[in-house]
Amino acid sequence: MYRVESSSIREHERRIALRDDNDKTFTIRLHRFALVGKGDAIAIDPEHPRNVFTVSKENPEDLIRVSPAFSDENEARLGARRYKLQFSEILSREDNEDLLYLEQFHYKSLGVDLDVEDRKLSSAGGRRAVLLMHLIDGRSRTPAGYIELQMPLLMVKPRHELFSAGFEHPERPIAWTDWDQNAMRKYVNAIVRIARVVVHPEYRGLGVSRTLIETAKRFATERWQVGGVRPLFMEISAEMLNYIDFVSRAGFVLAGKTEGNLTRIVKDLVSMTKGYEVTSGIMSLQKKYLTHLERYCAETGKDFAAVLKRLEDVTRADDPMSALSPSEWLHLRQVLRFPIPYYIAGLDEPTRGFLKQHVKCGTTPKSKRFSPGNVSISISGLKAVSNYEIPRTNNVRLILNCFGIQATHLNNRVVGPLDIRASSGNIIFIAGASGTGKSVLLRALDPQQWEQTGSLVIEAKSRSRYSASWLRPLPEDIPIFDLFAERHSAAMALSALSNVGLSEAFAFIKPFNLLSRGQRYRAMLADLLLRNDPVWLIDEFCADLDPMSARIVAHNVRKHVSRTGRIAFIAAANHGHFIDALNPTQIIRLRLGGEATAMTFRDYCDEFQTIAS
Ligand SMILES: Nc1ncnc2c1ncn2[C@@H]1O[C@H](COP(=O)(O)OP(=O)(O)OP(=O)(O)O)[C@@H](O)[C@H]1O
Repeated sequence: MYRVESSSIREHERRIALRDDNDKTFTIRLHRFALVGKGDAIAIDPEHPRNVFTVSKENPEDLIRVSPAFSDENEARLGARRYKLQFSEILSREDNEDLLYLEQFHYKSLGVDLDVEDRKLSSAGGRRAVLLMHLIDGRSRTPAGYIELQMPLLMVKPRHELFSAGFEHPERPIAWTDWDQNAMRKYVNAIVRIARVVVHPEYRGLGVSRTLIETAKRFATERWQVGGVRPLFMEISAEMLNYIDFVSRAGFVLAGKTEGNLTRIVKDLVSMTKGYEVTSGIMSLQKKYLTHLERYCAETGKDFAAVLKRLEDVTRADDPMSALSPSEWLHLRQVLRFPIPYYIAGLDEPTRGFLKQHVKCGTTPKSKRFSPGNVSISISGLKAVSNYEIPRTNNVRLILNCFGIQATHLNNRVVGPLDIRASSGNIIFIAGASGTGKSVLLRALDPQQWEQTGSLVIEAKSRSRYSASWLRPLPEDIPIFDLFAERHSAAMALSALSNVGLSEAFAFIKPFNLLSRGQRYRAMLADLLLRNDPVWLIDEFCADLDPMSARIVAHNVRKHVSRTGRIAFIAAANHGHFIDALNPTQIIRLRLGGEATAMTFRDYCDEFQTIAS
């Protein structure tokens, strides 16, 4: 057995200096985030020195593997396609670069991103573990996300309240009757915290954050240790969990909200200015807040006492966030910490049982969901005829003469006659080459167009009444998140935007006219998801999107239509890359001249493959 004397990181490697029983020292190299700290007992397999373990403090027979590093595989499914997901610790220079690349997609709101001071202060060595996720698509291997584990903070209110119930592990020497300072210091290492969950924006909406969290749970159970103690609980708290619950499907339960600092920030700042000891919280963090406020006063010429008074009023308001003016928010948000949801999971049976018995909250209350009830459509003999008077310009006459056309009117059938029946939760996909009448059929399905006269005449023998809606442009100058959150709620806005694969914070805060075409399309789709219309008419489906985004959007639209019981008529000329993810109930295939064939998706696939082969 060896003791760890010291460790240092160089790029993707960690060098560990070990001392043996005869006081001899030597160095081994491990991967960058190898969970080894000063003072740890280490065992190395003499026959296979690559096998490195730390030794459990509770049971010397229990060896906790460090090397070879952790790796795992899983898959993500989109329609008929499966993508392999590979998880690993940081093993190479490329992995390190992938991590740096992915770090740019982390927003503070996605995880509790502690300040550097916090990291240093969160007990011995601030241990971290990072699991990278790569997505394999054919021959390409792309960095798709990562999850970071850290040591927990000592004091977290909801955990404190929960653990006050007392706990006794049936097999391990971990038990407390009261979660007091003593128990806290002794057993805090039995908790591991998810500090970040980062998914590349292109792969959001694919449901991979759950897979990341489940993998992290396996990793923590097999490999995490601090001071030779394996964890029993895993926790996460994040602002985003207020709006999107991405953890309960991975076995986490909501145990309450963190305290934030609203109730004590002013008191602490006053104490600091008077040179008193601050009673709670992390000292250097308070110093940072004080420096920040002093700078704010210097820059704006405001009086410090007046700013403190204003801060006091704000923190006492019913909704402190809205009480701040935009400029105050810009400066003071760095000083104020709002309560955020705290979720916890058990890593073995006894701890899961404990949480089942003692957790009161459970999950985030579900936000209001759209539910149109039952809707059905029945149309027989639907027909669209183009009726167009031919102008007699010289050039048109040239064409008429060349092609021997005698008519004065173009009176041709574009689509139909066609019978259409559809009920709640179904997608009817309209396929066909360019110019075969896909858009015209969608128009013919819109009851608002039935009465209109013009160059397109829509007729039917009989049709049921319903109301239908289209994608429509959004106001040009309002950040799209503002628009959706004001009309609905922040939670619903975030959920709709992530359903359409638009999960980039920078896109949320831009107005419609600054978005790319594909982003605009997805924003309009999110708008449709949020509106209350029972029947959708969607043209040029995902035409501006890359194949992967189109598949994610198709997959989520399918889920949404089934869940909310809408009917969606969706048209696209190019659909080979997403049609299986959309999984339509029926396909109407159009041919030039008005011919329309309705078939099941399965029959269409068979025919499609025959054509393709
Ligand atoms: N308002 C209209 N009046 C008369 N004819 C029309 C009208 N709108 C479309 N058409 C005609 O109907 C035919 C089908 O057009 P439509 O736009 O439905 O094709 P599409 O299948 O959606 O093609 P694409 O994939 O290229 O978008 C075309 O010949 C077009 O000129």
